Amino acid sequence: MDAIQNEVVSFQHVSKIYNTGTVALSQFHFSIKEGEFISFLGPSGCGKSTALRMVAGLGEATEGKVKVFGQNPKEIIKNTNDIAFVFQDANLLPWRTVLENVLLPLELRGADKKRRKEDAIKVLEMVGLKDHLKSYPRQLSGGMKMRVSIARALAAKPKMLLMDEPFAALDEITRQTLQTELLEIWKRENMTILFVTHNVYEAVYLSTRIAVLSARPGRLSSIIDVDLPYPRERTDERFTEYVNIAARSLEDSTTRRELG
Ligand SMILES: Nc1ncnc2c1ncn2[C@@H]1O[C@H](COP(=O)(O)OP(=O)(O)OP(=O)(O)O)[C@@H](O)[C@H]1O
Repeated sequence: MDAIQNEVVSFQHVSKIYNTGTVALSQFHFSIKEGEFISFLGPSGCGKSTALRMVAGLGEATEGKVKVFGQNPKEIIKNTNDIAFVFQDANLLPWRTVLENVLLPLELRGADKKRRKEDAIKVLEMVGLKDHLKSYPRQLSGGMKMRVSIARALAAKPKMLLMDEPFAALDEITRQTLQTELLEIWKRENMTILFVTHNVYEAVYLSTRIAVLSARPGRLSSIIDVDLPYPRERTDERFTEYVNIAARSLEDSTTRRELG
């Protein structure tokens, strides 16, 4: 057994070269423990999504290994509900109501009918949408659609949530509200979250640790332990200090690539 106790994800010297020849990740080595909120922070195109997708069993490493709960991610996805994915686009089915969208993954898993409706309503309550069960996606704002997408991911009670820039398309106020709500859910549900962003404020507000990736090929450039209590205060002096540290790390990771 090479798995460290309560290690949820491990990237073991992972490289990824797409068949176009693009080196998206190079010797990426990093692990995530149960209950952490990890952000991958890096410039556009540095391989953040590539790394996240591998955790969801989407795409193989060219070199090295990705393990989730000590196993091949594809096996975990196939056999359990332990991992759920939230994308930047809410990806809702327009012909299904809010409730029906959230029910979809539960139907596909074949859960008991009465139970799955109860579970879906519970998560929709959790994201503040219990008055919109019968609405259609076209009747919702961008923030509400993202809440549905988060509820759909939570419905199957995953142990780990993978989020690829989920708030990038939202206005600043909605983004901040959803960040706060996400943290409440993370705490309450005892989940592990892996979050991709290129926004330093978002990374500092949310994360227990930030993994900064350098520009292509994506390498682990630095790790920032954000030692601030939750809920975090965006105007706090120490918050600003961490934002500066993260911004500097991001800048360094880009400069290093230019020099190299
Ligand atoms: N399926 C693919 N085939 C070929 N190249 C790809 C594929 N997917 C991603 N890439 C390339 O790999 C590199 C890393 O992409 P990736 O989407 O992982 O980066 P990212 O850091 O998430 O970027 P962004 O912040 O812009 O979303 C990019 O140069 C991208 O063009």
